[in-house]
Amino acid sequence: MLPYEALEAEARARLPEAVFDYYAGGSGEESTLADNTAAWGRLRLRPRVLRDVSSVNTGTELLGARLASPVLVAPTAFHSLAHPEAERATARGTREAGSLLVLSSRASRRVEDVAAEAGPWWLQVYVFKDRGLTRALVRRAVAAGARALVLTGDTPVVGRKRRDRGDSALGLPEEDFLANLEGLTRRELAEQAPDVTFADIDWLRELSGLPVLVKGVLRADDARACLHHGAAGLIVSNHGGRQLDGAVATAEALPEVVEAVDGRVPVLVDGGVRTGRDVLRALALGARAVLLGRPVLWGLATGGAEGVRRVLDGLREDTARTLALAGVPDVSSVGADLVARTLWR
Ligand SMILES: Cc1cc2nc3c(=O)[nH]c(=O)nc-3n(C[C@H](O)[C@H](O)[C@H](O)COP(=O)(O)O)c2cc1C
Ligand SMILES: O=C(O)C(=O)c1ccccc1
Repeated sequence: MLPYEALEAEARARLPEAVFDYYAGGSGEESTLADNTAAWGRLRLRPRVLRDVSSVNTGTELLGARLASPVLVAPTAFHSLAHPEAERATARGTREAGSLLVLSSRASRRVEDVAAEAGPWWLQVYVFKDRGLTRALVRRAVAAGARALVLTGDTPVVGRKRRDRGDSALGLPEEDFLANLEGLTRRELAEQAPDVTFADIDWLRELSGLPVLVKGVLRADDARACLHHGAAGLIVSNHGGRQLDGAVATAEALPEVVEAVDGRVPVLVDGGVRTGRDVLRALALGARAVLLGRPVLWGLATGGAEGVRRVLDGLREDTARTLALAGVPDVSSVGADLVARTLWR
């Protein structure tokens, strides 16, 4: 079994079935979920030979943050389902690994408490129907030291997950659901705003004074519109196959977004990244960094902060070995030449 599959199996054995299925599952027929990993696997590599790789450096810099590797922690909801220390443990493990945490708007612990354990972190923003809820959360995140906002653009409504057993099966305490929704007493009041638009990029920029990245971009025209509204970065994502099923795999969408952005802001990508080879593939297609969703949840479920650190350190080491095997001494030397143009795919 691959290390990732072994880790997933261990998490599955530890978690209640409904929780595992909530984390692991995707929407619809789960075709996009399956395609994300498969699409990275289809890209064939073109290693360089006879390069000096006696010292390989995975370090990188992203919007002013120094990182041990080009791997960030993706925003995922409700970490208290995986571990009693919840997002506080995720924040600690992420900091210890020299990575950056993108904290979900649906976190199960208060942003102030998570920030106290975190290294560099960004807040993922859901715009709620009641924009006052979002405004209050953003203000608290700014006060607590968030360095950027990540506006999720692919969730005007929540995708139907085929493995969903209903809210009550998860056993999530009400206070965990409402951790960052000041003054709310009922979860039904925290609905996604179906009218979230590009104008909300401007709104969030002005409200926070922070750089705003947009997550969920899969098309060149949308990438250009985000830049027009002042986005400081883009994350190519299909929400780990949890929103529109049938949406294109992120490895396939990445090149057109990179081309449209033309180096003006960093482009990141997530979805199905599991190995150092996948990290190299993403960088070769023009991503500045990748984000990890489910693997971090499995690390948290199996080992708390230490488990999160192990997942991130493990992927950093695998990335370093992959770079050496590909004849690349550092992240900034990765180029499009590292992947084959596969005509037979
Ligand atoms: C259980 C779960 C919860 C998620 N919650 C959020 C969220 O609150 N906000 C968000 O922008 N994305 C959320 N995502 C999507 C992730 O940020 C990310 O796009 C995706 O998980 C990456 O794919 P991967 O899990 O294959 O690495 C969630 C994903 C999972 C699996
Ligand atoms: O589960 C998710 O992927 C997610 O982003 C979400 C959206 C709304 C409520 C809870 C989680």
